[in-house]
Amino acid sequence: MSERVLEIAGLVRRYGDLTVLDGADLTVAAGETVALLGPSGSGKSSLLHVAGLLEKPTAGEVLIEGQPTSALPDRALTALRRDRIGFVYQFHHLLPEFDALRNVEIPMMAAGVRHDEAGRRAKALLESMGLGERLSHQPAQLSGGEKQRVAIARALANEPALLLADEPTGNLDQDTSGRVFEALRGMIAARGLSALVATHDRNLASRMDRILTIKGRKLVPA
Ligand SMILES: Nc1ncnc2c1ncn2[C@@H]1O[C@H](COP(=O)(O)OP(=O)(O)OP(=O)(O)O)[C@@H](O)[C@H]1O
Repeated sequence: MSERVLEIAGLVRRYGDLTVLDGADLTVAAGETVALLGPSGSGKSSLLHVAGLLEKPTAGEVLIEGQPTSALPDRALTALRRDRIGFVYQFHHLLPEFDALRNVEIPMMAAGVRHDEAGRRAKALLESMGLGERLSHQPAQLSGGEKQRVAIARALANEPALLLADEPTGNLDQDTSGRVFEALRGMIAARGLSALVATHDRNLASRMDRILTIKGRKLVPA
């Protein structure tokens, strides 16, 4: 495995006339956690979407575990995203008709994991997020913090190398936010994952290895 789990080189992202990122560079090493701090509208989500292969950059290259992605066909991008990258959003985006266990099983089954194995792994992940008593609860029956914990378990379902999180606790009150953030950090550390986490919260950001911000459309130390 490459020492550089994520590498972004010369990234440009434009929306029409608006240039959000222009020559942004970033390297995240294996096991390193990086916070992306910055005000609303500075381009954090745009950067995460490009890093997570959800959007194509206007120019520049994104490498995942050393593999350049700009020339990959959509099918290969989808497989890389599914197998190597976990994504946590500000809003949980759980499927409302399924219980917590099923929500975590689904990405594994999409990756071809057998149902019994997916069930075993999903249960273990939810237990390690403190949700052992909530396996058969549907999202509507869970608190905001619990829903976000399920979303974190789901992001880790396929044992990604890289976790990307966009304001993962932005929708929670301060106490819950701190606890969910610590749970997320614990999972990242236990698995030796690399992580890039966007947040408005300097206190949460300070718990990561490194803090970057977007200035002059580039990434710079905060
Ligand atoms: N699909 C799009 N089309 C046009 N403009 C966009 C699009 N996505 C983002 N933008 C613009 O790009 C800029 C950066 O947006 P982005 O969502 O990346 O910022 P952010 O730092 O993540 O903000 P927030 O913290 O509010 O999520 C904003 O001015 C936004 O309006």
